[in-house]
Amino acid sequence: MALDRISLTGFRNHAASDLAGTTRFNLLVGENGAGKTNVLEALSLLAPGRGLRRAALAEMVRAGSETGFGVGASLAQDGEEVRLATYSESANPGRRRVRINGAEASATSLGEWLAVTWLTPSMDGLFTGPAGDRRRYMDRLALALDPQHASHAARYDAALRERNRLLTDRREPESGWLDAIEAQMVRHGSALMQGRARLVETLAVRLAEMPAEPFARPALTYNPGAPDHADGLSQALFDNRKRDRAAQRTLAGPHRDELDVVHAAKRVPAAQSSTGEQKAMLVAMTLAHAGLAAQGRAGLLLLDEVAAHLDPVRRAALFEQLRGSGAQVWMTGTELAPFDSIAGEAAVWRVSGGEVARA
Ligand SMILES: Nc1ncnc2c1ncn2[C@@H]1O[C@H](COP(=O)(O)OP(=O)(O)OP(=O)(O)O)[C@@H](O)[C@H]1O
Repeated sequence: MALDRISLTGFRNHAASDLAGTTRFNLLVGENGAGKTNVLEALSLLAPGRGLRRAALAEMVRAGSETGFGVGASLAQDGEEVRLATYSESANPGRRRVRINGAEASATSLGEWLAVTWLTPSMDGLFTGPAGDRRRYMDRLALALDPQHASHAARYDAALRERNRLLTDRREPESGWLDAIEAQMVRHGSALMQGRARLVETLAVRLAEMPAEPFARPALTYNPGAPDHADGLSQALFDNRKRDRAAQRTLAGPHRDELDVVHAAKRVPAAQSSTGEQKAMLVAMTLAHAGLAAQGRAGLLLLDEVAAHLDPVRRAALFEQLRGSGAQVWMTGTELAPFDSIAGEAAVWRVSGGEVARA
């Protein structure tokens, strides 16, 4: 189960790039700004969600292009070919369309075929940045396990905004109105929290099965920002009405959840670990998630500029883990040298000025 015959049309700096003859390991090599990450981003759109840059669709359309972008790939599965495609319409650039075997489909249904996991340099600050980044990270990973997760997150956020709006109103909000909004928050918020809890729990089990070294194995704990069951969350929202009105915002709920990450062997919070250790922990979490997500589906692992940031021992260990992962792997780099020990098993693609050629 792997993607092949990948095409990018009018996507970022790619006018028309075709990649055929892919293998388990695929290396995209080229100068800065060549368009390597753009290929990974295009592949990440073959899953539900906003892709690895979380960019607006209009931003992905090639500058100067009159039409929208298109990304297509074929997936060989049990001797059959499934054609996956996603595109933006020129008339309606904000709307993403999906076709599976030529028939119109929802973006969510892409998740039935493919499990996509990625690690990019923009995630380097995950442990030191704001808690909201870690909540988004949990949600993206949970989405790969449960396609409904994103809708719970979006609906909880919408209800939370509505409650906060009422709390800042000069007039005392009607309790019936608050009841209705809080019911929405409880319904979607408890599902959201359970999805996050399940994700962290299964990820922790998977991580425990991985060797502690040379990757700095992280220990993960999910810390809910309110009781994570419906009755408890409902009661907390009700009890906090007065306090929240004084604060002019909702102080407890899944929007205050935290993901705690600790370097397991050293018992040091990830935020206080070295840059290299943080990267190694992220790699371990990415690999663990790829293993979880792939169950029964084709796994696609996108690693942007990962090899160059690891020392040779960790790099060799990464390649060894990748060989055992079963996923199709795409890695980028400005040079081929860091990939020496895996290049013999890989398809190498030279990327330059938005064009891709098989080396
Ligand atoms: N909508 C767009 N239309 C045309 N070009 C775009 C568009 N969006 C981004 N680009 C261009 O794509 C290039 C960046 O490509 P990408 O991020 O894939 O580079 P890269 O090969 O991964 O480079 P690096 O090694 O520096 O990370 C930039 O030159 C950027 O200006």
